This record gives sequence, structure tokens and C-alpha cells, in this order.
Amino acid sequence: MSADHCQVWFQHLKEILNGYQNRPKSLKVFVNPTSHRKEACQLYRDDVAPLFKLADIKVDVTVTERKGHAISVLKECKLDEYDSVVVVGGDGSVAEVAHGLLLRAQMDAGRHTDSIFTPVRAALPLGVIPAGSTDIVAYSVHGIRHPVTAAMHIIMGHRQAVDVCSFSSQGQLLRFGFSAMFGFGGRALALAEKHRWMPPSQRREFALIKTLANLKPEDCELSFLPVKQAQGTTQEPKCGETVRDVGGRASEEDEAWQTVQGLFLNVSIMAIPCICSMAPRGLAPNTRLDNGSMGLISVGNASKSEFIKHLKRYSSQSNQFGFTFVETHSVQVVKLRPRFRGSWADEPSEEKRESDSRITPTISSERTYPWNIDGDLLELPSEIFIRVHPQLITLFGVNMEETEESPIKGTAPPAVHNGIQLRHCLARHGCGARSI
Ligand SMILES: Nc1ncnc2c1ncn2[C@@H]1O[C@H](COP(=O)(O)OP(=O)(O)OP(=O)(O)O)[C@@H](O)[C@H]1O
Repeated sequence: MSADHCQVWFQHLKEILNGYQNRPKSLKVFVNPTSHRKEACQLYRDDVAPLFKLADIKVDVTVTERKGHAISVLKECKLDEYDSVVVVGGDGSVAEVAHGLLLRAQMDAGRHTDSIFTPVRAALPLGVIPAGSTDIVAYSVHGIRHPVTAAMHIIMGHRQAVDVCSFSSQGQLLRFGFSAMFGFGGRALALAEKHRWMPPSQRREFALIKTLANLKPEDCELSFLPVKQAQGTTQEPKCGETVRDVGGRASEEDEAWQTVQGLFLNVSIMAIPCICSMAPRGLAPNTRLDNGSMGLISVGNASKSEFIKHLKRYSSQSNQFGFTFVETHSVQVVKLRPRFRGSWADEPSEEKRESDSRITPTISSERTYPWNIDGDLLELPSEIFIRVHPQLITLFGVNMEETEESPIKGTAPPAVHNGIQLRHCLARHGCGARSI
């Protein structure tokens, strides 16, 4: 009604905000200017920075200049000058910054990442402002892909512990991340990357269609350690694939390993539900953000039309896993070993062995396999070892299940509308949101 009236509100809101114990005061912000439609800088400047300013939050912004730039900064900067890190970008940027934060934590703790190690948690929480094309991580922790909602979670200091995977090969840590796809998902990304000159959505569509047209299965051995039976469920394999326990070993854990050898159209391993507009219930709907397990979804060899039916169900209400060739498991560790023309990827091929009898069995670099790890292409030559690390990182956001359990009467669920989500957050903190 008047400037004075506004001032009263402004002061009152500031008082409310000051009551939030965990809210950050000093942020290290990374903005990827190349994300999606190259709008991240503008989005940060127009929609997010003014809110941080109003909330008296100091910011130190780095606009990244190249892939890997955020990691270099995080390895060297004085982290104790900040109390949180924020990334403005898509899933590739989020994965890079999360990896950088976790790498820095291992460096600071003197952990060697060249063998099976137990990582320490990231020192600072991470805020994710979605500015990418799929924004799976933001969608999964905010229930919506909306930069202002994301900024409000940071401002109010809502924190959510989140599981992280480590990806290793040949005893070396490759990176930390949230999700991986091998087979169709990896091939489609590899093809899209070869057509970088196309606009992003056109490139993605083209790659999906062409990879579907040339659909072929990968021959591999998939081993996994299910979560303890009390926590999760494991299923018997289908499609005539053989399953054997990697038995004969002493420990209970070794006996619990299961191995499937065969042809797979796609294998997905996901530590978070991976919600996106194409899969509103998530690519891995049975996985939670913080339940200490990964969803393993293996799609066996099937006809092209059956595979397309399976893919289409991700965006519909039907169960995408209701096919005999699809299996889901809740797992702690996964090992995937590709095979090419009868030879394991980490052994020299028959022809190579015959042509050079003196060859020592070193890792073959003749062939690599495309992996889609958090939307980034990794061409990897041999067996990949993926482990889940429960609640290794803290992200700004809310546990959507908890929020959905107590919806405000007469409103849509919080995942649908950020204003309602904000109102609910205020209501949870006793701030008289209804009168606002
Ligand atoms: N200045 C830069 N030039 C080129 N690449 C960059 C730059 N800064 C960051 N990157 C890299 O760009 C990659 C892709 O960015 P990002 O994931 O943000 O966008 P996107 O691919 O459009 O979104 P999404 O992953 O949600 O589909 C990241 O892996 C990041 O490391």
C-alpha cells in the first residue's frame, strides 16, 4: 500500500530469515555460461543474485571458462572463507562441482583415492540452481526445476544429505557422481557429442533416434552386491541369462554377490531418483536421495519395439519395469565388465594374443565403451566398479517424501508449485505463512 508498509514487511521477513539457524552467509558460486541455451549468467544475475543480496549473503562468483575449471578452483581455493558452494548450470556442472568438493575433502583428509577407500564427506553443502537442459539433480532435490525455489532453499538453509557414487577403474577413482548409464544411454550421448554443432535439443533428439535405429546390445558381465535382504529386494534373472553366486569365498558379503552374463540393451546405476521432465516419477523411482543404496536397472536383449515400449513408459503412468527383459535391484556395489567378440575388455583379444605370443596381458586400449555419467561422456576401456557412499554430500533442498506426507489442505503437492512449496516451508517453521 505504501513504502512504509513495504518496509515493515521487509524488516519482518528479515527477522524471520535470521531465525533460520543453518542459513549460509558466504557463498562460492560457479556459473557455467555454456549450459543449455547459454542463459545461466543472465539467469543468475536477474533471478538469483538479487535474492542473495536481499538476504545479506556475500557471494564470490566464478564464471567457468572451460570444462574442469570449477575443479581446479575448488582444489586450490581457501574453502574456509565460505560456508557453502553453489553451482548454476546443468547436471554436468553439478557433477563437476560435487566431484571437486569431494576430491578436495579427500585431499584435505589425506585420503588416497587410488584404491578402495572410504571417502570423507564434503566439507561444505552444495546449492544447485538449475540452468541446464535436464537438471535431474535439481529436480530430484527440489521436486521442481525452478531457479527461484532453488535459491530460496539456499537462503533458508534447508539441507538434505544425499548419497553419492564413486566410479573406479583399474584401481583408480575416476570420479564421484550420482548416476551412470551404459549401453543405449552411453551410445546416445556419444553420438550427440559428435554432433556438438547442432542445437542441444535437436542434437539430443537426433542421437536418440539414430541410436534407436541402430539399436544393439552390449555383451557384458554384470556383478552386484544387493543391499542387505532386510532393506531391499532382489529378483531372479530372466531372459535365460545365467546367474551364479561368486561363491567359494569365506565372507558373507562375497557370498551375496550376484553375477549375470549376457546381452544388455542398457544398464543404469542411480544413487538418486533422477527425476526429469521425461520421467516425472524418476528414471530410478525406487531409489531415495539418502537411503544408502543405488537402483540398478538392467534391460536385457529385446526387440526394438519392446525396448521403445519400455522407454515410452517412463513418461506415462504405466510401470516401466513391467517387462520380462527388465530387472531392478537395490544395490551397494556394481561391477560391469564389457566383452568384445568373446574377449573381456581388460584382456588382450584372441587375435592380438595369437599375433604376438610374447605379449604380457596388459589392459587393452583397443576399444573403449561410452558411459553416460551424469550427462558427461566418459570413454572407458575396461571394468568399472561403482560403489554407493551413503549421505556423502549435503545439498540444499528438502526431502520431498517428508514434505508430501503433510500437504497443506486444499493445495497442490509441493512438487508442482514453488510458491506453495515456499509457503509450506514457512509454515513448517511457524511463520504464519497463511496470513502472508
Ligand atoms: N566455459 C565452458 N566452456 C565449455 N564447457 C564448460 C564451460 N564451463 C563448464 N563447462 C562444462 O560444460 C559441461 C556441460 O554443462 P551443463 O551440464 O551445465 O549443461 P547442459 O549439458 O546443457 O545441461 P544438462 O547436463 O542438464 O543437460 C559440464 O560438464 C562443464 O564441466
